[in-house]
Amino acid sequence: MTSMPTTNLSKAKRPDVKVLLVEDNKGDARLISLLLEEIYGSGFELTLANTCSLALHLANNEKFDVALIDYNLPDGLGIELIRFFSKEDLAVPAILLTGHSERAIDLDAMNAGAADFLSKNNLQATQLERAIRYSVQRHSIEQELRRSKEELMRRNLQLDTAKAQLEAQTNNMMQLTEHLAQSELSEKTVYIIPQDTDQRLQELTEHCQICVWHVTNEGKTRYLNPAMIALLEIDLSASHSASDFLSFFTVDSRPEAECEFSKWQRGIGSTFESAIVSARSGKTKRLVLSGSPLAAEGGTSLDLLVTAVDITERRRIEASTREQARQDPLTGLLNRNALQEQLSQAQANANRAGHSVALLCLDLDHFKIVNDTQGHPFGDELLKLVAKRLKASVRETDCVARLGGDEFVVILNHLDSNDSAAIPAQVIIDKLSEPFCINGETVFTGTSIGIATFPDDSDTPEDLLKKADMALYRSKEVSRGGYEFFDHSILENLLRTRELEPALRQAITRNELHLMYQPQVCISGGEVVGVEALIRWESREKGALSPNEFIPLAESTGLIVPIGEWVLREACTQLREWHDEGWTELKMAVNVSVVQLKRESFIETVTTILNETGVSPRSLVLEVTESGIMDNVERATQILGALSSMGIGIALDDFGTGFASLTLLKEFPVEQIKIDRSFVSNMETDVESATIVSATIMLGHKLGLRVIGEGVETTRQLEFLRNEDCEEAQGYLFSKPMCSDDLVEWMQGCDTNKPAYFPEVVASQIS
Ligand SMILES: Nc1nc2c(ncn2[C@@H]2O[C@@H]3COP(=O)(O)O[C@H]4[C@@H](O)[C@H](n5cnc6c(=O)[nH]c(N)nc65)O[C@@H]4COP(=O)(O)O[C@H]3[C@H]2O)c(=O)[nH]1
Repeated sequence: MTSMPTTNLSKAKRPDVKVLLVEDNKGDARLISLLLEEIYGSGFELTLANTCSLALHLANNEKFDVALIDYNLPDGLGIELIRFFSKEDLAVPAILLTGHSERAIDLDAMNAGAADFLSKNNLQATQLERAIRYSVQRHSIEQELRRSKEELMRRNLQLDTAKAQLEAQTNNMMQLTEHLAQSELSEKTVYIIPQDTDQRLQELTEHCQICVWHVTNEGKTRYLNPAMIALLEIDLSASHSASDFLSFFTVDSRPEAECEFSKWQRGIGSTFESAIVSARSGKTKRLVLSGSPLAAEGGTSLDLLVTAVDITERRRIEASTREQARQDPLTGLLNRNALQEQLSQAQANANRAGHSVALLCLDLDHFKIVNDTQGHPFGDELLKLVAKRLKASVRETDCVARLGGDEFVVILNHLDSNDSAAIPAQVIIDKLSEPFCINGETVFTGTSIGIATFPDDSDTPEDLLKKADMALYRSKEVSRGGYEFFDHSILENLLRTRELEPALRQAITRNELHLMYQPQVCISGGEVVGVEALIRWESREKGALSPNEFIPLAESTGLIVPIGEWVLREACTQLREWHDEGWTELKMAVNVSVVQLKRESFIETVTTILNETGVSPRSLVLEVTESGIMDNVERATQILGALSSMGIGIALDDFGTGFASLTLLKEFPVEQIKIDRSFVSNMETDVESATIVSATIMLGHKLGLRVIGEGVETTRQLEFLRNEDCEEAQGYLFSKPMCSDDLVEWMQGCDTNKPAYFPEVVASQIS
């Protein structure tokens, strides 16, 4: 056995997830370990077994949250192992991993009890994270259901025993009834225990658990045994109007009871289930009743002997088990299974009535940050409050479900047109952007929404959900805090991105990547203080592609790791050359993705490249985005702290667009903040943007940080920044990103006593 707990995993803290990986190929095991690291940072514990027998031994001795199992193992097939794992005594959710994707294996795996099935080819962290999350959640719901079912079986067993008793005692009752029929009880007397009945039979009814009810031919109660009195909650001392047999039944069940009553009198009735209302508490109880005619003197059938068993509790448990299977245990909203049903139902209704149905997919902004910084119980509270607000934002006839984590879905029914979905979508956005108060603390979140409609976008629940999800993805890309309807361009973009992936994998080896450099200028002195390295991809098949197009793809596939390393090496090599040529003060800023930051090896990579190229750490600035550090504050603080203590500068990119808390900013090893281009470009026309720019500069200075304005295109914008004492600026006013030779030429042009933004320099650059 190889045990691979991540090195910095705190021993005292339970990991977020304990994974058993059953894999004999070391390369594949390493790949999975890296993906897990990318997903959970240090919050996971991985145990590796290379055979089925070792895996079984481990699972028998230790509790794992999930098992990832290879298809082919030296001592058997992964599917066989999954069969063992799905047994209740082991009960570990298992995901089958294969080298290829085949439907037949997929089905076999599901039949064997696999929670999911993943192909190792091009396996991405997002896919793996989702598969693990859903498997663990589903497993816990299944366990809960199993417990409820066991409870139900136990109660059914009790009921069967009671039924057997009932049958035995009914026989005795038959004997008693003959005596009762012949007794001389007054017709007007109700609830009387016959004094002159045979002593033995009287005792039997008195102590019997089965409820016994003697009803006259006119439907009046003549006798009730104590069990029946307790069930009906009758006060014998009070004059009771309910001497009528049928008056105890709920209004709905009376017609059936009447019908059964008359059948029993004719000796053809059977057992039936009905509902009665108890006299004292007014509670509705479910009973199973059976009746038989009493032989009267002279042989004519007159009265009835009715026996009853209370099954209220059994029905309650059945209903709650059914409900639990449809419910999200945390928020009480519908779960994924119930959503599918509701959606099919909504589609059927809409088809009949000629209406539309809209499906809204949403998740919460910064939920992971709240969870990580405030703890999971706090996160759970937030989810519960969000669920309440969602329910309050839609009509009773609409439907709200939670799919897991912070993913919610709303079904809007009976829409006259697709566009009508926009109004409730906006209501939800507004409601969720209001502050939440949890344990006396105020917390803000927000949401973006993706909308797909039936019948226009799709006619199957699964596909509609997929399309609403794609629209959500687009909505988050375009602008957070808004909604987007699904349209076919979303699908086309997605397909295009998928097509790009194989080409991006080869981009480095085919030498298709290169860097451009954009100068960063000191506002007061005008000299160039640094350059930012910006990647470009000239694809053989697709032509020139913007980083905005391929960096997100590189991040989601993990390709950003080798690409980011290439960028850093290339930028440092170039900087070394420039230092050697005499531009010794020049600094190099390099963008670092959150995916790179999560890697254990990131510090080592940076150190190796600095050593290889001979660049001083003081000449390197790593630009990280606000969302990048907020994604995992603990880890980012640790890594960036280490890099900063080596002398490397850390700049916070796109400042103002994210969610960085001021407290963290104070404690974080940042030396510079970059005001996002969107604020700088709008500050001349939009007062709010101008205020944000001024406030950011002031805040930066208060915290002892340097501030750089990004995207400066006009001299007025530059003047504004200068008046606010902003230290540096970067933008097309000085220069667009250039290749290395052009940058040198440009620097030479503005070196000799000419500040970089002297009008003629600027003019020559932007013309
Ligand atoms: N309209 C306008 N645009 C200006 C102006 N001044 C600078 N820009 C553009 O703004 C972007 C600044 O880079 P960023 O915020 O880091 O934003 C970057 C960065 O997030 C990412 N990126 C670029 N290179 C890399 C890289 O090597 N690694 C990583 N992880 N991300 C990169 O892609 C984003 C876009 O890069 P680019 O397309 O090169 O776009 C660059 C730059 O060309 C201006 O005055 N007006």
